[in-house]
Amino acid sequence: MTDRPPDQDDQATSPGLTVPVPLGDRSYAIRIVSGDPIGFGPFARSSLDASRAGRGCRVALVVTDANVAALASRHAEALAGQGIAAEVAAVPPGEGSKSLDQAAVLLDRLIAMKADRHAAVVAVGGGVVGDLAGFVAATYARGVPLLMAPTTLLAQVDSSVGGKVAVNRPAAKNIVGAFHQPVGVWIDTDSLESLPPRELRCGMAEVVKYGVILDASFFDEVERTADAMLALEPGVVRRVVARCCELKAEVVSQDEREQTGLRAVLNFGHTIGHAIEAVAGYGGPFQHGEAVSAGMVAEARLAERLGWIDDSLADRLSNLLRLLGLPTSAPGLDPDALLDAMTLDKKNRGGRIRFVLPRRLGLVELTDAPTEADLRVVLGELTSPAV
Ligand SMILES: NC(=O)c1ccc[n+]([C@@H]2O[C@H](COP(=O)([O-])OP(=O)(O)OC[C@H]3O[C@@H](n4cnc5c(N)ncnc54)[C@H](O)[C@@H]3O)[C@@H](O)[C@H]2O)c1
Ligand SMILES: O=C(O)C(=O)C[C@@H](O)[C@H](O)[C@H](O)COP(=O)(O)O
Ligand SMILES: [Zn+2]
Repeated sequence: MTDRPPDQDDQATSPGLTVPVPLGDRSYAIRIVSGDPIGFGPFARSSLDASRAGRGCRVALVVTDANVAALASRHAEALAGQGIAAEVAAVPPGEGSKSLDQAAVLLDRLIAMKADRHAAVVAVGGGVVGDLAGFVAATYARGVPLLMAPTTLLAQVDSSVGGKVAVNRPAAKNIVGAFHQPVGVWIDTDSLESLPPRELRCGMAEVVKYGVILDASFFDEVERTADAMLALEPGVVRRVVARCCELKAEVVSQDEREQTGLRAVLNFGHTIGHAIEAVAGYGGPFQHGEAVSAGMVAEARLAERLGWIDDSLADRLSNLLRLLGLPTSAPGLDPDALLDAMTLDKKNRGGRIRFVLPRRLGLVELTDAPTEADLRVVLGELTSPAV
């Protein structure tokens, strides 16, 4: 799916890799480079021109957060070089900004700019900025073009791709949102150099997820290259980012709106993970990647209780996550509150909570088979005080 196999990327000649996301008239490219600060401008222009609404775009709102604002200003300059007048809006960093209040601030900014339907919203930041800016792009004037320039590992391997955009409500994660595909995704892995180590580890949780749900040999590779990833070896990072994007693009192109059950595989670890985030509080002790890490282990244990897998898979998963410095439990959280939060999961059907559980490494299935008793045992283990 890439223009070159990810392990043979042609940094010397025509730097970087391109992963296509085939979606008919909403198709777009994910461009993965390492250290190409001026490439964003031409990429933005050509991505906008390739989309019906973005053609001839002259105005943009660059959404970012205070930690990446300097980088976002460079993106605004690159847009100016393409004849696109860009204003920068920085929201406070953190999950708390994925709110209707922050969305309203950004929507009002677009109104103040007298932005029309061909104005672009450009997200420069992590998943919080991408989901929030995407929600604004999906709703302003019923939809304007969106460009993603993800700057965290998590956003580069997952949230910038696929068009899920949303804000949170206190009781439920991502409960107000839309499907709104970007017109292009620009990934410069050099932006990860300033990322705090904790945030890098959060991204690794979603990387590990791809191995469990879709690709056992990729899981092996992540085990082998964990240290190189944490050390940000550029070739390894580009290859891992490209493989994750390829896997996600393949799923999204077949089930864009999570209607057939296929896209739901990307939600492994998230039924419990999202409950952890809501119960612990957004911007609290669990970042999204950390909640997903603990959620994946708990959901693998749930599959074990159903007799779908033996304990070797959950043990191997848990060892890898620990090696990556990620949590595998959520001590002290209230199991009843977690159970209650799960009743609001978007995968639920007919009042039953549904989970994505492993059948084996590389294969998962959407199911409502776990009983409340199964779930209570697993939640008990998840929340029991650390020994
Ligand atoms: N839409 C999707 O498909 C999807 C997929 C996965 C996750 N998500 C969402 O993504 C969010 C989590 O994203 P995240 O982990 O990127 O968190 P984040 O956006 O909060 O970023 C983490 C922290 O890193 C900082 N940061 C970002 N880039 C930086 C850089 N280059 N250098 C230094 N600091 C930088 C941010 O300011 C923030 O403090 C959650 O809300 C989650 O629900 C969405
Ligand atoms: O893109 C998807 O589909 C995913 O499920 C990716 C997840 O990593 C991501 O956290 C997503 O935002 C969860 O979506 P939700 O529908 O469960 O809110
Ligand atoms: Zn996620």
